[in-house]
Amino acid sequence: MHSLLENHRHDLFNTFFESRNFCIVIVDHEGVVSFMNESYCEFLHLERARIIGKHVTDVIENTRMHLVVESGKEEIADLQFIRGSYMIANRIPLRSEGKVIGAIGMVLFRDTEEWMKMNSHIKELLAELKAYRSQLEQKNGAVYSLHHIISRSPLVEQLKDKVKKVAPGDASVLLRGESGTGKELFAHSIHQLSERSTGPFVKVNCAAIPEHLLESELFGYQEGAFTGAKRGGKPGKFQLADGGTLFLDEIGDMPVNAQVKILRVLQEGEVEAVGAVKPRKIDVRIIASTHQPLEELIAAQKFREDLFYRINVVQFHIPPLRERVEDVRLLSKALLHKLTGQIGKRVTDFHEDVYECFRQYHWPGNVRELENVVESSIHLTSGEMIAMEDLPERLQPHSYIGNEGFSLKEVLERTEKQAIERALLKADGDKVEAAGLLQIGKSSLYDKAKKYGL
Ligand SMILES: Nc1ncnc2c1ncn2[C@@H]1O[C@H](COP(=O)(O)OP(=O)(O)OP(=O)(O)O)[C@@H](O)[C@H]1O
Repeated sequence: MHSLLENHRHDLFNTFFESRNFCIVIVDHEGVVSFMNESYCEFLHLERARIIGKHVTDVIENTRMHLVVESGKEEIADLQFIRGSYMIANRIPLRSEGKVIGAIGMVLFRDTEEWMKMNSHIKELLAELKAYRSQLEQKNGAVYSLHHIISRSPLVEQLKDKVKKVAPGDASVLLRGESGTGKELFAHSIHQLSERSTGPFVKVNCAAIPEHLLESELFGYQEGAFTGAKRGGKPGKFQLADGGTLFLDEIGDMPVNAQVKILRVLQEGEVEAVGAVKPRKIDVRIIASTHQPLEELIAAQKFREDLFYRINVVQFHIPPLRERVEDVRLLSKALLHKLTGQIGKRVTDFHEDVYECFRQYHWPGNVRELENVVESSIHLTSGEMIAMEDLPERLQPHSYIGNEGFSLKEVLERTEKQAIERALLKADGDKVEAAGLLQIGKSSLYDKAKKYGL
């Protein structure tokens, strides 16, 4: 072997490096590509002559070669997302006289039949893992904790401190704030930090369940309770949350009839399933959330005052994003990082004018809207930095105002369209509510929305 290497070193290296079965890349100490074999070039649909001398991050999607050079640590069998699929990559630092002088990377199994088999095998494993994870989440239900609530604003930091104080007790909590401010994250965190954290966390979206199903969803039913009832009956959300926390999301949207029933359960500590002969004791902590002005609903007799006092033992008001602009930069970065990981596209930051635009914008849909904007910009950008042109129309500066070539009619129409878009977003698409916000008639809003294709 020794003499084989000695005598045929060049041919051996050539055979290995140009093997059609491996994709090989070599970078120097600065992460610049020094070599890429034909097989890898073909796989990436790139011409070899155009690659050599470029930084590896400009050539390979989601590469970590430059990081391996920096850290000097090898990475074996790492999953890497390239060209719409997961590949397995090995990255090994190259040393000379103790110093890292570069790194060699090999993609194992690209698009060959063998890889496809391997790929589906891994996909199957990932699917299995996902299934186990969701089983676990269904059992516990709360996946977020305080460290998932990203902020630097004193307002939110104070709320996080308050979570630590109230979580251990059993007091009911009412989370208030506009849609998309993070109320659900707070609900999860309170459960996670409570003594019930090993018990279930069950969420009920009060706005999403049709009124006639609400009772059986909340309290369950016995076998034979009505035609179409499942054999063995079905436990309700209260029973499922026994020993844990029940999160009543959007409680302000709950019909008054159901409010009365919930109040009874909370007062008596027992639930009666539909068709059951006797009630069953339950032990749940209630966390409720709403973006509705409950006091106004009480005055209009749409919300029970006695239920309000029951659930409103400790109240949290989560401020809208526009009232904590100091969070915008941090949140945008964190969301970019999270979403690029999920999407599998290399986008590293935002241009400074984008940050400024984010600071100025009023975010009617709060953090959820920011998340959507970041996600769509990642898809739309063709560079590694998100630029103003990658942002949706509603965030674009009003370039048409005072711009030659736009008649007054056009300016007015564009402004009107933008105002309606924003109101609809704020009202979660509810046209009646949007009309109220704009102080125009319902039919006028319908006509205008139709005119502008909204
Ligand atoms: N401080 C935060 N840090 C990180 N992500 C956040 C933060 N606040 C909200 N989010 C994210 O924004 C989205 C909306 O949050 P969440 O569902 O908790 O809001 P919500 O107030 O419960 O909304 P709704 O009232 O519409 O149900 C989620 O994807 C959540 O992960």
